[in-house]
Amino acid sequence: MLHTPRPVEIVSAAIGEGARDGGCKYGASALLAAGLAQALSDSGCEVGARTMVTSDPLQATDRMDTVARFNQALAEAVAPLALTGAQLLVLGGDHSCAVGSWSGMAQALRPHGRLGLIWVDAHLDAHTPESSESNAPHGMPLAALLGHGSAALTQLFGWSGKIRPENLAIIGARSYESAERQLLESLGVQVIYMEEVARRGFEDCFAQARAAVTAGCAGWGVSLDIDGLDPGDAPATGTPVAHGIALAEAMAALRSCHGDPRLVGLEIVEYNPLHDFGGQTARAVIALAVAGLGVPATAASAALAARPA
Ligand SMILES: NC(=[NH2+])NCCC[C@H](N)C(=O)O
Repeated sequence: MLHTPRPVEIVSAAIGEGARDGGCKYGASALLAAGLAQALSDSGCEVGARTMVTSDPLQATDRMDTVARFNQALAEAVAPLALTGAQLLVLGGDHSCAVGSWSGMAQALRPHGRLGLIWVDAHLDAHTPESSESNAPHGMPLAALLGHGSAALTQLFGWSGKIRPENLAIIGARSYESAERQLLESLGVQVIYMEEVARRGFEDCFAQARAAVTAGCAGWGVSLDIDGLDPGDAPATGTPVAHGIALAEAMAALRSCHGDPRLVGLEIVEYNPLHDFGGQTARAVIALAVAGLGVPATAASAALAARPA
């Protein structure tokens, strides 16, 4: 049966206050200026309206309040878009934006069931304000989505636990503190550390994670921190960590998601254009977005051929 590709809605999450190096606030605008939307439509997918949510420290009392207000606005923008049945592409922004992205998607799916999430990252991002040594909010989004940490992040839409531990898998971790590892272990979250990825290959790990997180879910998504990739393939990011996932392997895994009707969204974060001399990392991010959401050549030409003349 021929399947009609769903439109892709691009949501720009312009926040950098969650990171030490805030340049990723300009990540989404730089990616759009570098032709991301055009690359998606060239690959055969219908690109819908664009939404932009921007953090505003001038309206906030402090850094955490900036992040909380931003995520509330992002979640409120994402939830209705997810309800339209489009696939969402959220462009960060620092990784604290994941709270708003996935809270919004979880809220939209809630009447139908749970949300599964694959988190690709060099870090675990599972601190609470109490456990964090750096106090950086971009090291806290996973704890918040699991219902731990500041109520301003955990209680969006008046309920907490947007992701259940059994519906979450982290892949590529290689830089973390023991408190966040302990929290994840106590909750039983599956973490596939980078040593295992290096041994087995990313595609294999991704397939395993996908089967686990999507079991019994109404929908699922991928949150991809580009610092999960090898810095040789994606150097322009605030907290790079050596020996990461190869871009080509990440693209192959994302391509395997094509046509999955339960895939609700892809989020790509921590791209910092202020460090992207020559644009190598922008090209890598665009390639990842096209791999995950673009229409593979054969499906695109079949859809074209099936159109009435
Ligand atoms: N999304 C990121 N890049 N997170 C980096 C977090 C680094 C460190 N674990 C911290 O909490 O400060």
